[in-house]
Amino acid sequence: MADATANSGSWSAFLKSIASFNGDLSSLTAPPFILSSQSLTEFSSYWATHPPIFTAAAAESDPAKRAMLVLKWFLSTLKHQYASRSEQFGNEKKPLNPFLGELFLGSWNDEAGKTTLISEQVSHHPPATAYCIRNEKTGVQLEGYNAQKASFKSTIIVKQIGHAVLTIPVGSGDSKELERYLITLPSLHIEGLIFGAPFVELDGSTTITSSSGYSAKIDYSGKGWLSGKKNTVIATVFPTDNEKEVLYNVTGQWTKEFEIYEGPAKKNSKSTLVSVYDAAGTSQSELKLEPLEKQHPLESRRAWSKVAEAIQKSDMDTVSIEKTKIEQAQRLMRAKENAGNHTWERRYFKAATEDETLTLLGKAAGVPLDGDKDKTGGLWRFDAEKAAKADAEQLNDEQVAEIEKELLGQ
Ligand SMILES: CC(C)CCC[C@@H](C)[C@H]1CC[C@H]2[C@@H]3CC=C4C[C@@H](O)CC[C@]4(C)[C@H]3CC[C@]12C
Repeated sequence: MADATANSGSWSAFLKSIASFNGDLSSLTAPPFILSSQSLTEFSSYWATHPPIFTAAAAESDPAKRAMLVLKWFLSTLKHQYASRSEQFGNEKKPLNPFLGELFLGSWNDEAGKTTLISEQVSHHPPATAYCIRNEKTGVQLEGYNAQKASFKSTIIVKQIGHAVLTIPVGSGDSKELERYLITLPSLHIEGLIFGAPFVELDGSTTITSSSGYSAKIDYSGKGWLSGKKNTVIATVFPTDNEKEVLYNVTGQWTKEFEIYEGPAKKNSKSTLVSVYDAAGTSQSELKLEPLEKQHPLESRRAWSKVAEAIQKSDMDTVSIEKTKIEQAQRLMRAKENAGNHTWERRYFKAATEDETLTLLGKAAGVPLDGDKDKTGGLWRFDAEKAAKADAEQLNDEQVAEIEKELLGQ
């Protein structure tokens, strides 16, 4: 707030500019104090800030309970996905717009063993990020991609396009089968805009549809709506073909605490309580990154390091100079590709034409079978072969310099 008052001139100019913007969030020019030095490719890591919760369902033999544990994990990610920046800085910030090919790679090491993260900007127009998160011990894997479509109606409203697929190996020994969960993404809007202290509230509902025959539906609301509390969430788990048969229900706040009960909400009591999740009190596992000098030149923190440093110092001239270098280099690359009729090779992902999970569950989940490819640049899927090649690659100093020059304008 102090920031906002000090910047009230630029803030009201910003408010005026968003009232007439075109829906492309990357085109918004925000005042300095609202700029984040974090790129959107980093946001994929929010899906697994608690690897033990991410993998918990793999150890459960009952499919309905697995669906409940998957729902619990999904809800446990919301606080980090949508509230961590405003908690850290006092308000939501505007992330850096990733360039095509930007990477964010890391891993977690904790009770769940090793869990690896691959995040890649797979499309520039429209901007889309794809990710794959894998736990070695359990084989649990999450892959997905997302783009955003924004509109303005008294505030910024954001629809997420894309989906995620969670795969859990179930069964024992050699007879393990892959259970799939198709996850849709919530819409959101920005609150607190006029006060200069923006933060995210979630809207509407999303689903998790499983190949096991169970599904979950999650409803989001905020202050002055159903419960009157901000960040309210209610959810149910049911057999996909009978939404009325509620096996579990969840109620609470995704930033604070939520309770999971067996059966429908009208029967909730101490004796039906299954577990309480304390979103605020559950510590997260730290994502480990390679030191900058060991990172690939297209890795987010390394590629944006000069911009990030300048943002931290509020040195807007340098921010603009360094950003422009990258943007210019990228424009040149795209022009070259168009002229030469070739496309940028994604390092870890491929654009698929169809997908087993979508064919199986897309209809029930309301996800288009082509994965909304027109709005996300493709139906993006992890490509293990490409990944193995990428991970084996060793760049020498010359190659690094070449990439930095050609792709980042350094
Ligand atoms: C701060 C205001 C004024 C500027 C606008 C910032 C916009 C671009 C920010 C604010 C909140 C952000 C969203 C917050 C969380 C997520 C979940 C993540 O899994 C994908 C990106 C996504 C969906 C972000 C997209 C960009 C976003 C919509």
